[in-house]
Amino acid sequence: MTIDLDRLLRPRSIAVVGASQNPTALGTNALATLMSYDYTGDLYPIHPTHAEVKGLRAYPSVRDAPAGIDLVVVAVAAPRVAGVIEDCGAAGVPFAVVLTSGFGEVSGGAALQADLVEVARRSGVRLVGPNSLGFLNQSDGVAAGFGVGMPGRSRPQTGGLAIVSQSGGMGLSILNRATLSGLGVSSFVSTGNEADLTLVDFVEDAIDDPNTKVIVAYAETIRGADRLVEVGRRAARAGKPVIIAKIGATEAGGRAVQSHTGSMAGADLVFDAAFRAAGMVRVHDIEDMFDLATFLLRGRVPAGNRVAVVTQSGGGGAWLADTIERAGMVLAPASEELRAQLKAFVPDFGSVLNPVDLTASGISVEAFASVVKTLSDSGEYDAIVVLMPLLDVSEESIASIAAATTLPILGFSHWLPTPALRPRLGALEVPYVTSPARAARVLAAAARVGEAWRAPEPGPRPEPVPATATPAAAASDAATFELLASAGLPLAPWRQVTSSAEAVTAAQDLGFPVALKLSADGLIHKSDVGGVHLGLSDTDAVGAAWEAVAAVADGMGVPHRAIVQPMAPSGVEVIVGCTLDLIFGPVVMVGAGGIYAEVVRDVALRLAPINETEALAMVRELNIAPLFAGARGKPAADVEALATVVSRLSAAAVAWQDSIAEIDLNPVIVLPHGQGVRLVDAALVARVDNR
Ligand SMILES: CC(=O)SCCNC(=O)CCNC(=O)[C@H](O)C(C)(C)COP(=O)(O)OP(=O)(O)OC[C@H]1O[C@@H](n2cnc3c(N)ncnc32)[C@H](O)[C@@H]1OP(=O)(O)O
Repeated sequence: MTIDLDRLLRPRSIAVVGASQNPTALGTNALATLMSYDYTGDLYPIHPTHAEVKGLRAYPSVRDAPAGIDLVVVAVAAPRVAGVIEDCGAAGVPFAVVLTSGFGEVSGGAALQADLVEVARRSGVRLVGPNSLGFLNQSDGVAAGFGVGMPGRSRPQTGGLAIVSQSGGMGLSILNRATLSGLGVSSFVSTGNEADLTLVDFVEDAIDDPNTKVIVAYAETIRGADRLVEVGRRAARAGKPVIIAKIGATEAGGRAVQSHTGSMAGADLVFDAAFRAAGMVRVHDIEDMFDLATFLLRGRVPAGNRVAVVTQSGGGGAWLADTIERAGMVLAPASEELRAQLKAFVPDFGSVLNPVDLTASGISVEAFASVVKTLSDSGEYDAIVVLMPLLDVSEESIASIAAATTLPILGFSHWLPTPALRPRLGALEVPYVTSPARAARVLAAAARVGEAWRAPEPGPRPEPVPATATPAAAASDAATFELLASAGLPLAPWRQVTSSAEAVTAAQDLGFPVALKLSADGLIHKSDVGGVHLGLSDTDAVGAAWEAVAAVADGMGVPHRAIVQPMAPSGVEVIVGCTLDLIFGPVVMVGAGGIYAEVVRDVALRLAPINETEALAMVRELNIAPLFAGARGKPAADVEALATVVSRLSAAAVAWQDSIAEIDLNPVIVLPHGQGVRLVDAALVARVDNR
């Protein structure tokens, strides 16, 4: 549910607890910051003994201060914070920003944080932090915290960038960088430990802030994950890109997973899937974050991935072309008609293909602008990159080139601005980057924003699966197969056998050739223990396989039990699976299958459940996707049937999440078109924790 943060971010009166006559106290700093930022509302220092702080009348407690305070900034030692919050509740204060450290982020601090949360809930006070640097509402001139808008520091310009960061230090780095590069800022918030309000809440608030155009976020985890997708979609509808850096990829190693799916669907890939579902763009570097923010702050998102390059350097243009294409963008040559138009501005020894090369000699800014305009008006491109190593680039020339196009436009490296121009770059209409790789990344990421925005709503959810699972379904192959069949996911015909004679009879009934597989409780990786025998074409072969499997069972100290199945026809082998993510819940995966699935790691992931259309898109993302089209004389595969399985399994994972943590269907054999798929083997892992 959306939280109204108006009184927090636009407070009419603020108290600062911990402000004192000690000039170096953190609270004193916070008070000085508010004052130096020209806060015009009422300000009340709170101190147990001082009657006055920084020329303002002080009060011994929030309870004693005038009524109607909107926000309290808290900077007293950790054990005192809960008491202050209790005072806030008694005085009817709705919000507090807790700057104090020493809570959940330190060992032994979890209890103090739990206590703080309990007091805040009971008192009806919503918290930012603890361990927060506070926030800056640049548009309204509220700098509540420390480090943000500190006296003596240069202030950011007012503009469209909202910054939300879990890390105070990284948030400040982003804010300072925005300030130095002249990118205008609308707001900044350091969410700290997020004992209450989270990054997702502040991203949502920024969507509603008319001053914000682009949101950048730094996250180490996602709290309030159940709202991430909904908030991301709101941002997309509002036309506000959300650029997110999510750090902590290595945390996947900390999870205890047993299935193939569990180990392949690493936590970091799940974040990718979640951001994708939310239409947010993930970046892995601060340069990329700024390049993209700068580009998108111009308010133009590419409508597609067709790029035109206009250059004065054949080499530079070719380098850009290579790198941009490698990033998945298209540098289509200009049409014949367009080439004829471009010839009016390009010398005979130049090129009117794409890149359009105006060459080094005698070219004016006007000619450059005319080429940009012609390309832009042609409707053949979605974005333009300009490279002008030889022209004397001034603010006016940049403005005239920018004015020539309504397409997103990017300047590239050779066009290094003069020192005089550099400080004003942020205000320029043509953002620039200094390497082909950065140009390619920014264009590809910006195109992904457009793609996410244009993506149709996901459509109807798949038919729900009955929530009939119990952890016992994971105990044996037979129980697993029966549960899957009840969800409309029947395995290829199978028989459970417990003797050589039963194995032979089963093989005769099912028809040769057959597979015979050891079936032991909790055994997921059957081939790893030598428990899988394939292509058994007569009774002798079945008898020998039975003996071998019985010997493995003896070695493991498990009963003699096996599954007999007819050999599946050949097709494309995939793995379909689900895993229960600690943050996002059930996740569905499809990937290249078979015993090397974990080595190959060609996977696509989505948050469950998904419908068949979404499942088909996942399948098409795989590197092995060309195999489905029928490579090397093979018939096209039944990807629709595969999508049905993926979608249905995703619904099952949601229905069964209280009992089942991991599901592997491996291998799933995708047969030629019209013949469906064979689910050859499956394994479940019961949920044992109490998430
Ligand atoms: C980038 C990042 O790291 S993000 C993290 C951001 N946060 C931080 O870095 C903060 C780290 N420091 C802390 O957390 C510390 O606990 C601080 C700075 C908040 C407080 O430390 P202390 O100075 O020990 O707090 P203390 O409880 O003594 O209170 C400070 C002042 O408030 C006064 N005070 C104490 N209790 C109260 C109260 N209930 N009401 C009002 N004032 C009070 C104190 O008397 C003191 O004033 P004085 O200087 O006149 O003596």
